[in-house]
Amino acid sequence: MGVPQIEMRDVGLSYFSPKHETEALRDIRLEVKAGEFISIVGPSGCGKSTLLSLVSGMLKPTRGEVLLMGERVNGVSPRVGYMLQHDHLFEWRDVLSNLLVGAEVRRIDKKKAKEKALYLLERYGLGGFAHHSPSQLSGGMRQRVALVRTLVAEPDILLLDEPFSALDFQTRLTLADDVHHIIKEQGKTAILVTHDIPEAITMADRVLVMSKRPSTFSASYDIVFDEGPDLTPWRKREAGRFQEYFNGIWKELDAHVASAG
Ligand SMILES: Nc1ncnc2c1ncn2[C@@H]1O[C@H](COP(=O)(O)OP(=O)(O)OP(=O)(O)O)[C@@H](O)[C@H]1O
Repeated sequence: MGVPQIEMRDVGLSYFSPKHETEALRDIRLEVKAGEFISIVGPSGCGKSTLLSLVSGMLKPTRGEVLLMGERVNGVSPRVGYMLQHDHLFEWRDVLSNLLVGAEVRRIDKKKAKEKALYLLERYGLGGFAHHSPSQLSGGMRQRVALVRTLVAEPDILLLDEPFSALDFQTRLTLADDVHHIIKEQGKTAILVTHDIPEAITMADRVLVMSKRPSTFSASYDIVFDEGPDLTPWRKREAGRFQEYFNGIWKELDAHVASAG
């Protein structure tokens, strides 16, 4: 087996204040292969976003180490891109110019970035919107633009921190299909954090459940459907084993929430 794209070796993270230590994560062990899509679910406040910050290099582990492609993470990594709950598009810039912000900041070749941005807009059904302002787009379109903006920077790894949670249910379902398609087609490695168990199951190749704080992984589910690997997230909701996965993950999560109460 090759080197994992993401590896966490016995990672722990504590937040310190003058009087307090909050131990968020303990003994986190994780290996994610290139091109794999994993989802993480867990009780509120267990440390899911913290874990993503460790992978991106925004936080340094208190214990253990985080590696990307076998190299120890040491500061914010350009190999990692984020997709968040809010799109953070600049309203005073048009869509195309929003997509080039990263290139400007990182001083990437602007012409190349523009070509890539226009290609991705076209490829993912946004070709006619390059010169629209974000306020002219629907919530789902804005999130697709946000994903394209991340892709322009050509990261290997995408971290999705509840990217659908501000949207209405129908938009969520459609966007989940779109985002899944884009990430798989682009061959990116992805970690999705969500509170939505069906979303976790239908987007990912593997679902990891976290315990309450100090949090660690308490269960892992490989998601395989008899209907084949090419089902869209939407179709997976109707697939034979969906309910079985749902029940298992729900029970596991419920045990943590009950023991927290
Ligand atoms: N900067 C910080 N300083 C101190 N404590 C923090 C800080 N950031 C997070 N925490 C604490 O660490 C724990 C984990 O927070 P985190 O945001 O990673 O959890 P989460 O699982 O993503 O939460 P949610 O499910 O609510 O989105 C929480 O108890 C939180 O209060």
